[in-house]
Amino acid sequence: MAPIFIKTVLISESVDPRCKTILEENGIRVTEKQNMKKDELMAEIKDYDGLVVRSATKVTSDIINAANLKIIGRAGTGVDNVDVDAATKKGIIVMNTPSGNTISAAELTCALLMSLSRNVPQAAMSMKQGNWDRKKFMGAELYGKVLGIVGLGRIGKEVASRMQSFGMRTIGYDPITPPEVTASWGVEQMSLEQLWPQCDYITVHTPLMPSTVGLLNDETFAKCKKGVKVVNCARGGIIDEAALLRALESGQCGGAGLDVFVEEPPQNRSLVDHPNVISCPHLGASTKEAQARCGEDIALQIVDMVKGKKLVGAVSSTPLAIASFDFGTACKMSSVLCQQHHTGSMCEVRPFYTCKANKLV
Ligand SMILES: NC(=O)C1=CN([C@@H]2O[C@H](COP(=O)(O)OP(=O)(O)OC[C@H]3O[C@@H](n4cnc5c(N)ncnc54)[C@H](O)[C@@H]3O)[C@@H](O)[C@H]2O)C=CC1
Ligand SMILES: O=C(O)C(=O)COP(=O)(O)O
Repeated sequence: MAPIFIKTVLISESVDPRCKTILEENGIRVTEKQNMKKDELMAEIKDYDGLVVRSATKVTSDIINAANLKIIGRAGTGVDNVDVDAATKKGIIVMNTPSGNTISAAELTCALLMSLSRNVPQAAMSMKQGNWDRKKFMGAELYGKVLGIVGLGRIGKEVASRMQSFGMRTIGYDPITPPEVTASWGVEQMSLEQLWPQCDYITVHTPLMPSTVGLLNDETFAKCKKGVKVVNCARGGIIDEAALLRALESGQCGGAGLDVFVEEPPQNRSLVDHPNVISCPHLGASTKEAQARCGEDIALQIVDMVKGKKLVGAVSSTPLAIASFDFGTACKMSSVLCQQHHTGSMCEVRPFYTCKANKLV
């Protein structure tokens, strides 16, 4: 693959310092500027070949069109904050580091499931207020309960194995990961229609896409067991927020653990303030380990591109590669989201229009 010349990179969020160090060691000038408003970013972005973001920077089409970027690097998994189609039309490569924060997101999901079953945050708050209320916080065991996992990719798989160790039965649904594969992880796959009424707990681990917006809505909540508890550590909106509030108020939903929101931070506080909701400010990837991996991976991936090294892509948004290609071929075919080969993980691939602007292929 022909090398891509990247001399300047803007890091617009708190990314592990290893990212800057690796880029600088490879002759790339790095500027770190956080908390920029949209106008400030629009003005600033003109001077850079590369942009490194996490989830808070909204890389919209007007920002992309105001820039002369060659690459947008997402130090993390979800690229729903990047207008990938607009980037692709300009021949800009969008890459993420999807495996770096898998374990951290899975562990937080498990923490929310455990907190929901035993009211840990509410009890801790009550203790701090000087109370000793043993009756109010009566819980229920996870042992023997049914956990529905919607989205059996990297994180869904790790959640399954951890919750199985608590004696939960794990069932799930994924349109791409084959049932025989998830069966080998101890997850029985079934249709969503079959899944909803069986679950005591439901956790969602899909990307945010048109087909996953509102996966849990008024209609699907009505199909669930009364008192079902739900966790969203994936993306705000996969569980419809208004429907969730209605289900919490009617008791159809017995509790929710939310790490993510449609709007972050949420301006509408009704979910966060609900007594049966426990929430976190999008902390799934916020561990030292995940940040170190994601910061390092994105820098190494950019350096590999600069050096024209072969990157491997896979025509799948799941951990299961249907086929893999060297980066140049993938660009010719359909790839814009690439994962560096040395991490051994797969990448997401989206329809690709042209990369000619960057002479990638
Ligand atoms: N809270 C946080 O800080 C973090 C959140 N995330 C989010 O977690 C989500 C999952 O990440 P990964 O497991 O790494 O992704 P992944 O790509 O490995 O897995 C996603 C799975 O969802 C499946 N899927 C797609 N459409 C579906 C549908 N309609 N119904 C059921 N399954 C469907 C895909 O086939 C795939 O197997 C993403 O939204 C990501 O952005 C990831 C890391 C940290
Ligand atoms: O990687 C992801 O998809 C995440 O949601 C993590 O987001 P963050 O990097 O913590 O802003």
